[in-house]
Amino acid sequence: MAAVASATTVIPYPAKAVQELATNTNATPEKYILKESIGRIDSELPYLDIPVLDLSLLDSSSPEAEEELKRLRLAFSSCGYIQAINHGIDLSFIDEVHDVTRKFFKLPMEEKKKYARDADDIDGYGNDTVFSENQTLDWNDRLYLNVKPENKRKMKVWPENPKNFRQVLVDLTDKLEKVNEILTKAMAKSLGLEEDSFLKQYGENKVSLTRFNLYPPCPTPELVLSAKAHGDPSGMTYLIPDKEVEGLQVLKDDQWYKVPIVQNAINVNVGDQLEIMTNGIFKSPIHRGRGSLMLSKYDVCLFLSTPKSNLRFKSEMQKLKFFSGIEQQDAYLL
Ligand SMILES: O=C(O)CCC(=O)C(=O)O
Ligand SMILES: [Fe+2]
Repeated sequence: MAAVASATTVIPYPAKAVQELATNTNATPEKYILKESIGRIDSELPYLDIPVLDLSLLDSSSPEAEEELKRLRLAFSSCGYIQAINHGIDLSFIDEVHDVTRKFFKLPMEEKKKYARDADDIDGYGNDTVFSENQTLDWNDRLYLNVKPENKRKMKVWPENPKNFRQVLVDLTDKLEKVNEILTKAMAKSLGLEEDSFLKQYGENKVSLTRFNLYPPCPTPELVLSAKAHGDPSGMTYLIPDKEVEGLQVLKDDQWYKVPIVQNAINVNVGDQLEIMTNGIFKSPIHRGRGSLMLSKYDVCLFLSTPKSNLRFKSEMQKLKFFSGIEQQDAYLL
């Protein structure tokens, strides 16, 4: 989640990486256990039938393109998600993204901590951003890196190990920006708007933030969230999912669903900014993560946003109206 701290006091983030907790204990520390009001996190949920969209069809004028645009509009105005295939990114490059992510998190702890984020900052290696003393923490370690605008890059927290890490990050950003261009143009066309209606909102100073995630195995996955329920504050969010380990869940019509892994697909969801720009026609879905008992999950999220501050939900309550039965401290507003 791209955190924008609303708290005025900075509470230091947990001293230990979740990775360390996962190897050193059999029990989950209290801070990570969900409040009773949330209940148990079911793994036996139904799968959400997320449309698989062929992006190579979208920018032609064929009858298939028309059909695909209709499916795109339907998907983003109902569940807010698509699984994008034929997105133009080589699968060997996606493998490289997975490879650098795993290699980074497998570095010795002392080396990873060289890239630790400052307590009042989001860029760098760390874990949950703590907004309040009694917040339930996410079972997750992450590396957040601002890539655009370039003057926001904090090079001291950009890993140099593995050697190709930085290059892969810059290339991933370029490639997903191209996917974003195709998609946001198609989204505008699907609503009968000029195709650059949304794209031009991103402008010269578009914001690109990447989050590399490790979700270590969790002793009590039914009592812990690896990502709190939240909507993304981005324009659009692109997730390169783990190839095997599931965990992402989406709220639709007050029911939680599992997001299936579709091989070679990039998981795309609408963020709050696009929901606002479309007056709510496209939906920024509420989603959360469930941990796995035995397996580590690795994935990479890229948030593409406009710097326009008016395109943000203004208060927690505005966003929380979308939640049902979720206490404020266990929901995450960004
Ligand atoms: O890593 C995931 O599966 C989801 C993470 C997420 O939703 C986020 O970072 O906003
Ligand atoms: Fe998210």
